[in-house]
Amino acid sequence: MTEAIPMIYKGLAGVVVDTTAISKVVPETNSLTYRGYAVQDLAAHCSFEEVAYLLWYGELPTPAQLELMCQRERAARRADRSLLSLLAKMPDNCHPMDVVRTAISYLGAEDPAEEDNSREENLAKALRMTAVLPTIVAADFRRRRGLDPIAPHSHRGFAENFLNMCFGTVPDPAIVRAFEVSLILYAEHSFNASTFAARVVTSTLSDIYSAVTAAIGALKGPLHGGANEAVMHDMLEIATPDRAEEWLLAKLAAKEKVMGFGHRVYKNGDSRVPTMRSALADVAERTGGENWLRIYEILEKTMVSATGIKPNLDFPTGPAYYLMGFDVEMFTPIFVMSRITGWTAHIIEQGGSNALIRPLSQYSGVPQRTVVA
Ligand SMILES: CC(=O)SCCNC(=O)CCNC(=O)[C@H](O)C(C)(C)COP(=O)(O)OP(=O)(O)OC[C@H]1O[C@@H](n2cnc3c(N)ncnc32)[C@H](O)[C@@H]1OP(=O)(O)O
Ligand SMILES: O=C([O-])CC(=O)C(=O)O
Repeated sequence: MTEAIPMIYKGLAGVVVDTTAISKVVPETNSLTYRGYAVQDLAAHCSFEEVAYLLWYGELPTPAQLELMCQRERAARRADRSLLSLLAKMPDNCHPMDVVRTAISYLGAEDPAEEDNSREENLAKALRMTAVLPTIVAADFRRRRGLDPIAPHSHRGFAENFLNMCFGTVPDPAIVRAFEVSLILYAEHSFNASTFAARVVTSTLSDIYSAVTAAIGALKGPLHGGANEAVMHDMLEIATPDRAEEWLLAKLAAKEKVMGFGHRVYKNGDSRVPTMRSALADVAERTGGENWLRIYEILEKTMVSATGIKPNLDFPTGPAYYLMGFDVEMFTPIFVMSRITGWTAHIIEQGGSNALIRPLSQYSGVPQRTVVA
């Protein structure tokens, strides 16, 4: 009897794995909601802290709830001495994502309540990781420039405090806002690869730090979060607008992927791009970044007319972060600083109605055989 060949969904494309109440991506209408709110509305009216609260608790906070959460977040910003000395020992040439991944793993190792997966503990751990990550990312950014770290400030908002810890000054409010908008847009996106990795780890009843560590590893890849860095490396290689069209057509002719374009779910453009494109324009206007904006426009126009494939969120965030003054290797760690809110909301959701995630495979190796001694 011949074996029936099951349907194979390579890359799980089109497969609905579970339900989620955290966010909804609707490619047909180009929309994205977090807990029912359009992401554009959240980007226009909310702080990153409010969005984090929304993702974790399901509702926007009242002023008193926000105040309490911000107090806790601000109190948890400092990285302890043992963590800082561990990070100082990381090889100079390692990628900053390695630093972030190691830091989260270490935070788990030193937490006596690591194995406590109760909802309350996980909410508290999510807040603490979110609070301390910017301190780690900023210290690493400065270390690579040969500068001493700047301690977190307990009266500044999340975005402003991070920028101050990186640059020793708070930039123009429009730049701070553009940065905060990028954090809001990056915070959550349903069952993307890194969130799914976090949910797989959680489904084995492992701890939240292990799940976040796995998610960081998944985000690092250039087909996912690493694309924001790849976009800027490409733009730096192109350097001037007059070279952009030829560069892109050569990539397509060589059958290479153009980073920052395309998406597994959106086939007609990423819902977050118009908001981030406008934030990029604000930043470019204030920093003399017209060159990058022009390259952006030519790449987009050429790609869309040659293939119909549109930019994803990593396309505008790449040049926006560059113009804000970040080194390219810091772009994906900044993505982590935001997406940790979505990941941890999913970890808590997965833990609340768990089933081990364990798909099947179709064996394609040699038929069964006998060991010849
Ligand atoms: C925050 C985020 O993670 S957003 C995603 C960031 N990643 C990137 O920007 C990397 C570049 N983009 C890509 O590699 C893809 O578009 C992905 C991985 C994001 C999604 O891909 P999938 O849904 O798996 O589609 P797939 O890669 O099979 O592409 C379908 C077709 O479009 C083409 N295509 C898709 N994206 C691109 C691209 N960026 N450049 C060139 N061609 C592309 C593929 O070559 C393929 O063509 P084919 O059918 O002739 O072989
Ligand atoms: O949803 C995806 O596959 C990738 C993405 O855009 C994100 O994680 O923000």
